[in-house]
Amino acid sequence: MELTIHHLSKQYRQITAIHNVSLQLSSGIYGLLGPNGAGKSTLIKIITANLQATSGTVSWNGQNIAAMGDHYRSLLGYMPQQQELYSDFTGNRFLRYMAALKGLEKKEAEERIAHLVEVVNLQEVIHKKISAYSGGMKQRLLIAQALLNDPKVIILDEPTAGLDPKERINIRNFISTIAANKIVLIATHVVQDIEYIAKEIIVMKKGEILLKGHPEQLLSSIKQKVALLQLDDEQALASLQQKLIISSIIRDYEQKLHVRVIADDLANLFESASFIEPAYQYVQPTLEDLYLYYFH
Ligand SMILES: Nc1ncnc2c1ncn2[C@@H]1O[C@H](COP(=O)(O)OP(=O)(O)OP(=O)(O)O)[C@@H](O)[C@H]1O
Repeated sequence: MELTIHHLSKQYRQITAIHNVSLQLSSGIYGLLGPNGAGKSTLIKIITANLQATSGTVSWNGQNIAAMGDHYRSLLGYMPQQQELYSDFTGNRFLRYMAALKGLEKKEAEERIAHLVEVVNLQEVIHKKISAYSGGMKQRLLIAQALLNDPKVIILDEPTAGLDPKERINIRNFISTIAANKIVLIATHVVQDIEYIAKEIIVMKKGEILLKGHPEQLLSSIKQKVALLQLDDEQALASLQQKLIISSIIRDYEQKLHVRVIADDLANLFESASFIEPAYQYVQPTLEDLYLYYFH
């Protein structure tokens, strides 16, 4: 099972949204990270055959998807970004409608819907109108529609947009449970969505792939760049603010500041600074640190 993206580019008049992107995806969860405008949605629209590339190809097990037509669509489950839902429909009616669009037979659709409603834990509200759903329920319903055809490739664009932290964790855990023997690609700018579940993280910047690898592999690239400083007052903090990336600030009960910072060469920075070197220790970087390092 392999989805291969080969030298893909997309030009919108003057804007190069994707530039020469190549990727090989096999079964497992991939996190596609990048700030707004990095090209994630454009890449996803091309992979899901909703947009034509200017150049390059996408292949499924060696076959160009452009030549596969409906067969490729039948392998695909796609949850687009911030989709408007039919708020007057019940969840059940929405799923039946989507199943019909996907060409499922009535009986097959009913069985599949009954199964998925349980999987996404919407049993209690499935006969209620979507307008009464919480944000998390709506997202789970959208994920359920993406799974109706039991797809091999699941593409989720910002699956946790607008959710509170608890719902976010639920969705993340849920995605993890459905990923066996499937290719799952999750586009997000929320690092925590993919931090613990992705086998590989792809970081995009300005239409290109900036980094790609297993989370631990990526984190090793910023080892010895993340530290916890202890500062006595705000003034010391202000003098540092220009010189390094501040990831978090915590004030302890003695009013001391514990500041998590990211910098290329901390020791050298303090040596050349005009202030007294604060106490600090290097700490294990997180994906959020990595993201800040590249996109602060
Ligand atoms: N239909 C379009 N016409 C012209 N330019 C577009 C179009 N769609 C996207 N772009 C541009 O292409 C670039 C990549 O956009 P894209 O939506 O793929 O980024 P993204 O990483 O998905 O961002 P977001 O997280 O905001 O969705 C941006 O500069 C965007 O303005």
